[in-house]
Amino acid sequence: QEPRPGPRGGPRPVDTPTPTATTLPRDDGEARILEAIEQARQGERYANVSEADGRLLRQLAEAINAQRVVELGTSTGESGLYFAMALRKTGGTLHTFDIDPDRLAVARENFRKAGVEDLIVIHEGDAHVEAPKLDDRPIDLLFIDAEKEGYDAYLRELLPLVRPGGLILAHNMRRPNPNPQYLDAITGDPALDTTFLLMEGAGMGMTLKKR
Ligand SMILES: C[S@@+](CC[C@H](N)C(=O)[O-])C[C@H]1O[C@@H](n2cnc3c(N)ncnc32)[C@H](O)[C@@H]1O
Repeated sequence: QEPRPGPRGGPRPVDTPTPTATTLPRDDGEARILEAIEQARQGERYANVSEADGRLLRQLAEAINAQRVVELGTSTGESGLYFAMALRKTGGTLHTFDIDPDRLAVARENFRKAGVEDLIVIHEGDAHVEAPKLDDRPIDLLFIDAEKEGYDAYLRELLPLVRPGGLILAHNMRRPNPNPQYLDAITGDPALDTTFLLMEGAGMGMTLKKR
C-alpha cells in the first residue's frame, strides 16, 4: 500500500520515539535521595507517583523557588522525596498530610534514609481538618494527591493560602477518573490558568493562581 502523502503533498514525517530522560545526581545529597526513591520503588507501591510525575514535582518546586510546599496524601513518601530534592536547594519546607499511620511510618523511614527529615513536617489525620490549621504563611505550591472525591473541597479550603503566582498541582487527572467538580473549578475560574501534563500516565493538572 502506498504511504499517504503528508501536508502539502510532501512525504509524511516519520514518527520518532518519544525521548526519555532521567535525573542524574549532581551531589551526594541528591544521590542519597535518588537511592532512597529507588529502594522505595522496589518495595510495595502505595499509589505513589510515577518517576516522570515525581520529577515534574521537583522541577516545578525548584523553578518557582518554593519555600512552602503543602502535599495532601503523603502515602509512603515517594512524592515527598522528589519535593525534598528541590527544597534542599530552595531552603523551603514540605508540609505533608496523611490519614494512614502505617503509611506515614514508612514515609518517615524513607525520609530518614534519604537524609531529608529536617525538610519535611508530617501531619497525621484527616487533611480536611488538619491542613486548614496551618498558619497563614503563603503556600508556593499545593499538591493534591489524597482521596479523589475530596479534591474540590481541598481546593476551596486551601486556595486562599496559595500565593498569587503559586501553583496547584493535582495528580490523577486522567486515571483513576478525575473528580468533575475539581475539573470545573480549575478550568472555569478566570483567576486560575490550567494545563494538563503527562497525560499518557496518570495525568497531572498544573494550575497557576494568577497575580
Ligand atoms: C495516592 S496516595 C498518595 C501518594 C503520594 N503522594 C506519593 O506519590 O507517594 C493517597 C493517600 O491519601 C491518603 N488519604 C486519603 N484520604 C485522606 C484524608 N482525608 N486525609 C489525609 N490523607 C488521606 C491515603 O491514606 C493515601 O496514602
